[in-house]
Amino acid sequence: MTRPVTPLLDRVAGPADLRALSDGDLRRLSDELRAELISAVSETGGHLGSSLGVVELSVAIHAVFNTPMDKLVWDVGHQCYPHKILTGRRDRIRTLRQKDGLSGFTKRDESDYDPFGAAHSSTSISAALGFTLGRDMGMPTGDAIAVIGDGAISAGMAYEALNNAGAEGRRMFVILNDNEMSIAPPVGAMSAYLSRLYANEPLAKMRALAEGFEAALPPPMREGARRARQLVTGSMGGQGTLFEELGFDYIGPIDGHDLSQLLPVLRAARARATRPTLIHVCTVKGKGYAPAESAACKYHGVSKFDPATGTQSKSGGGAPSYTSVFGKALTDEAARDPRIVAVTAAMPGGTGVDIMAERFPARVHDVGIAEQHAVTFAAGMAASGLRPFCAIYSTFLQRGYDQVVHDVSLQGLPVRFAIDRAGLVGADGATHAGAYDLAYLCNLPGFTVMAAADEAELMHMVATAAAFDEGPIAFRYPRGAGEGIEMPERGQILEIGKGRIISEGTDIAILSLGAHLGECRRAAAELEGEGVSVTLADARFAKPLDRDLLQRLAREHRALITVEQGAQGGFGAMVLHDLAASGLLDRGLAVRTMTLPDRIIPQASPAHMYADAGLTADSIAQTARSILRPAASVVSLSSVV
Ligand SMILES: Cc1ncc(C[n+]2csc(CCOP(=O)(O)OP(=O)(O)O)c2C)c(N)n1
Ligand SMILES: CC(=O)[C@@H](O)[C@H](O)COP(=O)(O)O
Ligand SMILES: [Mg+2]
Repeated sequence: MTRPVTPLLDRVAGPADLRALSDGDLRRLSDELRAELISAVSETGGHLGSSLGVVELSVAIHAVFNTPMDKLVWDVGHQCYPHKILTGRRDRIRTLRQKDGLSGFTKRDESDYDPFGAAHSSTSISAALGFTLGRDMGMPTGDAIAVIGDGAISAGMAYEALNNAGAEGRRMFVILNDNEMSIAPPVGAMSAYLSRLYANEPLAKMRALAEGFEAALPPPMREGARRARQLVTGSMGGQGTLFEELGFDYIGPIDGHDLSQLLPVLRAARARATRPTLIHVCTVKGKGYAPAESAACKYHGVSKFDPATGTQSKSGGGAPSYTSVFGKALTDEAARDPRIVAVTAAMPGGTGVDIMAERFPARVHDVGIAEQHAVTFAAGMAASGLRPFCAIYSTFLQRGYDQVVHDVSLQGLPVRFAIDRAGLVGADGATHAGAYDLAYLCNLPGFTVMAAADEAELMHMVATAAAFDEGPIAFRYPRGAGEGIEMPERGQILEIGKGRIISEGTDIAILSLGAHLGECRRAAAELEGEGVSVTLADARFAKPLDRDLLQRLAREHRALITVEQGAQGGFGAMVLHDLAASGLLDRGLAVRTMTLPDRIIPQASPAHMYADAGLTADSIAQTARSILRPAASVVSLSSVV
């Protein structure tokens, strides 16, 4: 793979080197940085579009502010690749999102230039305000700069932070990176508002002029000038911006790719700001790379690609993704039942509800990055008699957990949760792991929790959820392709709380929940080859448990192993509670619950991550051996005394 020629970038070991360059060199450096970014991500895949959009912004921030003493907090952090290249990690940028490589998001333990980790959106202003308070109380920290996108600022948490920062009145910077894109085109009133701000160019120019004049005044006169400017812009129909009403100074909108605007504005803001200051920067997602700029998705998330053409490498062997199976099954159910509606939090494509939207656009609602609202919005729909499917990745549903408890579970409302990306997800790493939904849902009274073992099971679960009105119901399934099995024309409605026997044995029972059934099949085959007779069962339901099945497995076998793609405290815990309560542990039944371990599993391929987690066919078989032939699998005592 040819590498770009980057004479200026080669001289930048860190931001201090940036600050020694002329503005003209900084412009040339930005071009080199963009070329390096395209080259690197063409080899690794990742979040190219958003990173391309902040090349100049990254150069300008590090050139003007005294990072790492000044704390630069990227929101989501998926756009941090130029920042990582500029802050001493260029040599590792081609390890991005790989096992033992650089994280695809900012990470505190990766660099002093990453003062705060990210990946879940809309946290940057809160964190930056925290650093600001630390500075004001004498902690060794300089200014705080939050860079937040127009998508991320649609989340409630961002307003909580703006509200507090505006009231605190402490000097801090919020750079709003407005590229008029989320993952999909942005939605919501805020997005429309920002576009109006951007469109109101003459007013913006007049405001910028007035601000320049104000800034030149001695501090005591500035407040008066600011009020006068607000009166003037107000009389021209340009009320103070929302941000000014919240106590921020507002600067912008400015062109986020033009260093001749960015540098002086950031320098002036840094020199003069006395209050929270929001700088509205307009950028283009995918900027400077034609295949990205022209793509509808702006190359938000790409696999490896040919930099000459932008053509991405295909992944997967042809089996349909769980996401597409869900989207199609939901659309078919929606065609049969007009009460079915869908809600997504800014991820119509990622969740597959865009498939339904093609056919029933009025029944699919994208609420922006607003999982808390999405859940309670769906609860309201359910209370009205509709049948809402709330489609949210496992990890992002964490953001709406209190709404799940308070608005859905306690009221017993029949919201259907389609939980995609359950289990380990690969390159996005620990922040995106769908590790906890079994634990955080199975403890909720009245919740029904299912897990699909394959894509046919997923179809059955969609049909089951569509018909189920007895309370909240969730079904989970993993990222990526299914097993490539034959799928039914339509999913069958499952009997609630009933699992299924896959194969009968007599020695040991493996009770699988969800998509690890394939690994369990391979473990059972390995054990059968050693003369161990295995019963393999698919629980289908983590709640309510199939008590008849549990009792039968417990009575007819010497040992029971549960397997799930989730952290401790989920399915296995529920099984243990039940076995203990029914006295089935009193007769010496050996039980092992195989879950994700109680530690963070860093990014790698899902297969590597499950191996790291000890959740492979071999480890399942080894667990069985350790129960059935303890002597054979443990060093004998005589050899150690
Ligand atoms: C809480 C949460 N929900 C959803 C996501 C998935 N997500 C990642 S980036 C993104 C869009 C961000 O848009 P914006 O802030 O405008 O950044 P841009 O990609 O445009 O640079 C979304 C929805 C997330 N990271 N966190
Ligand atoms: C940055 C972010 O949070 C999303 O873009 C996420 O990476 C999407 O995950 P999938 O690639 O699994 O849809
Ligand atoms: Mg955006």
